[in-house]
Amino acid sequence: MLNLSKNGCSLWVASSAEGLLKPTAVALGKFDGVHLGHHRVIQPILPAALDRENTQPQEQTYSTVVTFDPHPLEFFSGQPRALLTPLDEKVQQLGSLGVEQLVLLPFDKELSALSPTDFVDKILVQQLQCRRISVGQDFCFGKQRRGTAQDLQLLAGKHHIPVTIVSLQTYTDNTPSPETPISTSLIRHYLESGEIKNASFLLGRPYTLIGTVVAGAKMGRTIGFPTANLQLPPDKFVPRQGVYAVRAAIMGDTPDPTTIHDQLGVMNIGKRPTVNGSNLSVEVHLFDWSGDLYGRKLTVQLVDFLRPEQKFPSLEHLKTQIQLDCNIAREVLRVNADLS
Ligand SMILES: Cc1cc2nc3c(=O)[nH]c(=O)nc-3n(C[C@H](O)[C@H](O)[C@H](O)COP(=O)(O)O)c2cc1C
Ligand SMILES: Nc1ncnc2c1ncn2[C@@H]1O[C@H](COP(=O)(O)OP(=O)(O)O)[C@@H](O)[C@H]1O
Repeated sequence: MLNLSKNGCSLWVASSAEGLLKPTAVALGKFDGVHLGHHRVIQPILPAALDRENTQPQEQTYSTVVTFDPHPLEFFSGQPRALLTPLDEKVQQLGSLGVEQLVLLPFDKELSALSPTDFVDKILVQQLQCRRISVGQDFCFGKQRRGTAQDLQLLAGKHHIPVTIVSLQTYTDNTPSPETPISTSLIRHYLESGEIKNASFLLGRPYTLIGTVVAGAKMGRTIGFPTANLQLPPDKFVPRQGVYAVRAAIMGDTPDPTTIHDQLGVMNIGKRPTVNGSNLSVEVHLFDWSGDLYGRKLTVQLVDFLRPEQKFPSLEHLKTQIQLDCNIAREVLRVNADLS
């Protein structure tokens, strides 16, 4: 059981039946990315929505997101799955929406074998004392994903628990294609192909990398572009390799508790072929900034993709290109700030 407090919002994170805040109003799903479609599923369980709906004074419920850990696809494939929002980031995003509790159901053989009826009776009714449920239209649950959102409505109805089924939120891009449902996989696709603005639009915020600054080869400073090398959570989904225009915040830490917001910069994600690098690195050069960032936490928002990484014939050529990248990034960031 963890009680995490992030960004001034406190969110209770429970991974066992003890100590749950009950009774609950529950949104069920995987919620990787906490994107705009997810917001719509979560909205009906928030206190403000419940207050609006009830004319009579009601028993207080805790707005609770119930999800699975590990991700079911990871459990069934045995392969680690990269996530748009690893746990810390998910907690932060859910907290900022007003969710009070996150319950991580351990997704194991036992849970995956529960019938839809047992899932409702044992988990939602007995353990969570659920009073209201919200799910997306495509929600499936129970053994072999046999239970649908409509089954959930029937089964929960037997316990007089109302279920809101939220239709999939769609969006229209600039192509003549029909409306596309917003989904985690669509956002992953956009991030993989460097279509950062589309990804941000569907997330309702910029895609963000949060990491601790670690030492690199200490070569950046020798070419006039020191770069803070970020160590990301191992399960963080890394977007297309290449150069980006970014906004960053240097998170406060002891002994320096101040958070420095809105630093502009450029980021490179790649293997640095020019210097015969081998491992993937994520490194940020901040404009008009100097100081020591080792050990500090950086939050980096991707604003736009600029170009793929290249192997240059010399460090001098690389230096010239990075200067050009900085000029382009400044312009991209300026236009972007004007638009927002
Ligand atoms: C904006 C930017 C663009 C970069 N582009 C490339 C590139 O195209 N090819 C490459 O080999 N390295 C590229 N790099 C990475 C540099 O090789 C790296 O920053 C340099 O080797 C310093 O590494 P260090 O932080 O480990 O000292 C880029 C870095 C930045 C900040
Ligand atoms: N403008 C800046 N942007 C990024 N890092 C900076 C900047 N100015 C100073 N630094 C510091 O320099 C370090 C990067 O210098 P660099 O020579 O690239 O070393 P390393 O290879 O260890 O990353 C950063 O981790 C940070 O502590």
